[in-house]
Amino acid sequence: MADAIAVLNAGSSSLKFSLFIVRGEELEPAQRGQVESLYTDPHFIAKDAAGRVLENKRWGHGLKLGHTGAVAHLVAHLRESLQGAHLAGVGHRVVHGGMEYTKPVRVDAGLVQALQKFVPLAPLHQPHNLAPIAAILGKLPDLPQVACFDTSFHRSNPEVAQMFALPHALHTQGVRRYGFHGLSYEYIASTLPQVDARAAAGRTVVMHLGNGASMCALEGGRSVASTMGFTAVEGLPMGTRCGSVDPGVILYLMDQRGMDVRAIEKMVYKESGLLGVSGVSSDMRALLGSSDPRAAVAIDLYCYRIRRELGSLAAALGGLDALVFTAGIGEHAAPIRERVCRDAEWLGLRLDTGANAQGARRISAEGSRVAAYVVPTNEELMIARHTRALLAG
Ligand SMILES: Nc1ncnc2c1ncn2[C@@H]1O[C@H](COP(=O)(O)OP(=O)(O)O)[C@@H](O)[C@H]1O
Ligand SMILES: CC(=O)OP(=O)(O)O
Ligand SMILES: [Mg+2]
Repeated sequence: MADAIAVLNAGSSSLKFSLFIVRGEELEPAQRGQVESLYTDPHFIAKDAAGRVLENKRWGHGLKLGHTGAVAHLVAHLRESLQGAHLAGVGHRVVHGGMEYTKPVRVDAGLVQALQKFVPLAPLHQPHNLAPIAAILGKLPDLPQVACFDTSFHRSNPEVAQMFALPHALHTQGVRRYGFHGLSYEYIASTLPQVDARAAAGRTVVMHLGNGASMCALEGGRSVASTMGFTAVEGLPMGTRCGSVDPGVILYLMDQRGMDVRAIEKMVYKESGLLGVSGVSSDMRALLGSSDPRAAVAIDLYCYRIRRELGSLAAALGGLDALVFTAGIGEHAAPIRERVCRDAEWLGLRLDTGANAQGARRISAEGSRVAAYVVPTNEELMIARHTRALLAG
């Protein structure tokens, strides 16, 4: 009987899953899918390795299925899907691993408890990452589980990139810039040698533009800087998160407007970003299709912040050889990629408009000094690789 590895990846707006069959050193993809738009218009889709649709279900617009409902649906689906294969382990994405968890680890009850302390640092993710781990641990205590962290890949950042200019004692106590989406960047870095050898060896900025959004500077495939910090709020505006704001704004709202911590937390995590600015939606598809002028303002601000962060990361790298777009918006929103690439002309990037519109892998024009690519991310495969490696000892 073949061994299988299941992977769960709870993002802020989606629950993604994959199932792999272990064939010696290889991981053969058997199925992947997701419940997307968990809090707006939940939609489950599962496909086999050839892309054939195995299940396609909608709950109805406006229904908030949430992470708990999605996990229940997914577990039932996976149970039917195993078809005689032996489930050897489950790998999980865990968004925050703090200073301690610099590589994937085997799960036990102590670990789940230790990781709870990061819930306040990743309220949109950590509870949803830990809940299925704890549920499986309760029901199937002997099933090996592995936790893989979004923060680990950025531990190669130089110390200065991990610091805030706050009193130093806070830094040693863990108030530092961690960076996130590390499993996505690690996967992209692992594929880059096949995409472009110069980009893999050189200075590349990867843009992970999903519901959460960040950018990472890679030097020879290692992370040297990221736009996200202590929490997954810093940096770019996101679906519902504000990205970087002057901390003076927060102080003002608390001191002069009487907002408490919970109200501020709700505002910066759930009511800001594309949703807050547009008043229309957190979903880029809806904004691109909207005629509301505020949707256009939200897109303008999104692209403007990307342009500025790109300049910052190119400066951290001392130049730029390549740009990689990934995640929901990066992989699918050609109009956003076009604007970002036009804004990067000063860095030596020339877009191939046709290639971009067709969603080709290379979207920069022939002879462009900076190359640009669209590379679909695969956090689940990265998690499965780590899980397999840990289980193999
Ligand atoms: N065809 C598309 N055009 C524009 N945006 C898209 C498209 N498909 C997905 N997206 C956007 O991708 C985002 C979700 O990205 P994803 O990486 O799946 O998010 P998560 O952070 O939940 O993992 C949503 O904002 C969605 O609007
Ligand atoms: C860290 C983070 O923002 O993750 P996601 O994009 O999946 O919400
Ligand atoms: Mg994601």
